[in-house]
Amino acid sequence: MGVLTFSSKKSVVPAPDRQSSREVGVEWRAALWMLRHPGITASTTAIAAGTIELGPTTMAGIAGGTAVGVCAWYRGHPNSYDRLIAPRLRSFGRRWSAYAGRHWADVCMAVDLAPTKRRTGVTQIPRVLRVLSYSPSIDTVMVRMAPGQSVKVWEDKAEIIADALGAIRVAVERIRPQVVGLVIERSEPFTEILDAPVMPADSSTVDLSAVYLGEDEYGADWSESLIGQHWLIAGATGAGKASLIWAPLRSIAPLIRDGLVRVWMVDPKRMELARGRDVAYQYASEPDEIVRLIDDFVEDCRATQRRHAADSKAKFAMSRQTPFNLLVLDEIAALLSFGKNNREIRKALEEIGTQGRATGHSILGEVQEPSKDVLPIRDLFTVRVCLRVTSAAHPDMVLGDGARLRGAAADEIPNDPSTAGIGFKIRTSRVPVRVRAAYVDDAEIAQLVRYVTTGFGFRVIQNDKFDDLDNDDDGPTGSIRVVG
Ligand SMILES: Nc1ncnc2c1ncn2[C@@H]1O[C@H](COP(=O)(O)OP(=O)(O)OP(=O)(O)O)[C@@H](O)[C@H]1O
Repeated sequence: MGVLTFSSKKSVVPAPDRQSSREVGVEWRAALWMLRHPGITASTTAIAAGTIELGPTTMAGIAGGTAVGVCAWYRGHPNSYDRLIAPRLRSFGRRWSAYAGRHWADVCMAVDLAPTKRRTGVTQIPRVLRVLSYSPSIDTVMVRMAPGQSVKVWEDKAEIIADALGAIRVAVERIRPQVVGLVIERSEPFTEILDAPVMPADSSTVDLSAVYLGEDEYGADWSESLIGQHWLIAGATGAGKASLIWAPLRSIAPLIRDGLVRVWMVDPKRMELARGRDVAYQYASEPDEIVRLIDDFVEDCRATQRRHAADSKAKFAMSRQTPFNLLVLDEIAALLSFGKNNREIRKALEEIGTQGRATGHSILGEVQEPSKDVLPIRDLFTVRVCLRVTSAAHPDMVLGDGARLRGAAADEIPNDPSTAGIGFKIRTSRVPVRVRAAYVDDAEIAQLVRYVTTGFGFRVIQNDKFDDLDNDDDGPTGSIRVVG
């Protein structure tokens, strides 16, 4: 049996907790950097190898050809370029211009987020792991925090980080242990109020699959389809939700006037919709009236289903006999808190949500607080917009998980009238896009009401009937129109 012996000599190997005061050598750090940036390492190696193998002239030709190809794509197919190429190039450019090297180190030191190692005296700069620039105005930067830092420390410094980066505002989000996400809003694309949509003259010029609502951050028209879609608009009080009721109604005004679209209005707050209730086919504001209206809407949807079955029709086709029906709900949360009727209303909305696509029945619902009551039916809404909200949890509740981290920091929009109508919607591939709704004021709502109620309906009418409308660029044009 062996016997354990102990030597009294001092070991030359330092105890595991005793660390060297020297830093890792520069060549090892360079190797680590290359491993962490495989894309740059591989392309630099490929360019160097190509230049040696093929010669500088051939390599310059390949580089020139690639540049011409990218330019041709940029000019020839803006949609796919903006979706596939622009975010990648932008992310790469921002990564190495704004969030790297001396500049990034200076920012971290200026905001006191770069602690110094006591042992070596070396400053620890929080490492940028990834930069994503989905949109021209917002960057998302993933940062590995320095040892000992917490997300709270970064949150508390959000304002000075924004100042140091020259950004408008910064939102901070925890990604995983030790990694924090900074959503950096670099510029505000919307500095002006957008005019209310001009009401088209004629039903034939209105496209329900592209209803104009405002503009997106790229300066393009922001339109959404109503056909087969249900819209959810979330925003705190004063965020500008009303614009997203009146702007689409103005955009489709001739269809309402001509009986091709019926608007059913539910106004539990008795505020917003009352101003334009005369454009409604049905309007309700008292709890029992609201329940009846929603029942009627569901019944109308079922009746259309039965007619479709009888006629062996699978798809909805809009006509005066089978109009498109839009249920406008101001404040869904108020409806879902109607005591004993809560369950019935929820069931009715679920039925419309799932069946309405085929019958031409859609919902436009607004909500101030995307609370737990609203969440279960959130997925029924295929178009979702998040205007200014009051909690960092709300953008994800409305737009889907991870939306805030991808840039939809709607809780960071200041509570200021100059930002009303600004919010986010989700584009394809879960990327948020900043949008602004066109603003419709009281006079323009009154004008919509006059346009619809004094309009043609199913009559032969002369154009001078509209002379009293105070906006020359709306109103119908031809001399005599026969409708119905
Ligand atoms: N699209 C917009 N562009 C610019 N300003 C707007 C826009 N929409 C609204 N506003 C301004 O913001 C104010 C509040 O808007 P609005 O009444 O639509 O808010 P809201 O979200 O409906 O609030 P609430 O839930 O309290 O009814 C308006 O009186 C107007 O001054």
